[in-house]
Amino acid sequence: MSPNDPAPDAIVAVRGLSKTYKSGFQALKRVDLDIHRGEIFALLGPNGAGKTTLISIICGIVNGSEGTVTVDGHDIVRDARVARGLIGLVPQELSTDAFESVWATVRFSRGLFGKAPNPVHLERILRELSLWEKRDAKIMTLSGGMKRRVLIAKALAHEPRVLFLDEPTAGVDVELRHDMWQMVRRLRDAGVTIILTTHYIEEAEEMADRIGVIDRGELVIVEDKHTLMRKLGKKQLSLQLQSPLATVPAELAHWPLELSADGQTLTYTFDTQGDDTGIADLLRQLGGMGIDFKDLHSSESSLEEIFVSLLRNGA
Ligand SMILES: Nc1ncnc2c1ncn2[C@@H]1O[C@H](COP(=O)(O)OP(=O)(O)OP(=O)(O)O)[C@@H](O)[C@H]1O
Repeated sequence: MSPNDPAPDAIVAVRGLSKTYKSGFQALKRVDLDIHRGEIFALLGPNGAGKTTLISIICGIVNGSEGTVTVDGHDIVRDARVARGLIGLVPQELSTDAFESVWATVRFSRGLFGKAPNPVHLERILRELSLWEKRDAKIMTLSGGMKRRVLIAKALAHEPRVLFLDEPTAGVDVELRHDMWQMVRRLRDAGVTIILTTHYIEEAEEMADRIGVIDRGELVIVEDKHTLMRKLGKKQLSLQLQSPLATVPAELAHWPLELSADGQTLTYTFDTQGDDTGIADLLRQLGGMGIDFKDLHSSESSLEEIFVSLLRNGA
């Protein structure tokens, strides 16, 4: 197998994908990415990084300039109809259908893919999304949250195998956000592969199996979420001192220690990857110097801290 072949469990395979817009702006630079069957993959990146461009190309809305994309083995250009039929896309905003009823809109979306009508399937989706009572309501009369739910129902109407969610919870309230997370998990359990873009690190931390970070058109890292947090994360040990210190004593200068402004807390930062954390040595030395502590606790860096430091290092 050559490095260019998709991994055996890849449902989406992106190879050498670049995009230069007519303006001359290069939004994607040689992106290689495999999305595994059945996973939840979160694509993170700052504004303008290229997330929407990447999704739009995979979904056949925007043409790539170079490279290839296959969906379940079907090339998105040569075999566009089949590839597109396997995909559901939940865009950021609802742009049409204001005068249609929820039911008519969702039925129409299914028909677009040449699928036979299936009222039972559509009813199940609408019930799951708490839209069943609203099935006869015109879209324009719905709240923002309900419109979001309609977008998801439309994307699921033709029973896609891969679901893209572009910023699914931007601007939605906490309740809808949790409903969406639950629904995404249910879909994944039913075998649908999920790819979401998000600005909310919390969302990726909560939901994703794997995480890709894109910055200025380049895929900076793709990693299992837990591996990413273990590899790049740091741990901190905070010691609440018995008596405050004015400064970190010179004998301790070689330790990565920080003293809080009130002199009460000493914080030691260490790599989670190292074999030896150094904690035992540090505590022994503190004991030898008569620096006692009344309490200690440890914490791990969040995905957000890891993300910020990744982008900073890449700058
Ligand atoms: N049609 C276009 N013509 C020219 N440049 C474009 C076009 N569409 C997007 N861009 C540029 O390409 C870059 C990537 O845009 P894209 O929408 O993919 O980013 P994004 O990561 O989705 O950002 P956001 O998080 O803000 O949605 C941006 O600098 C944007 O201005």
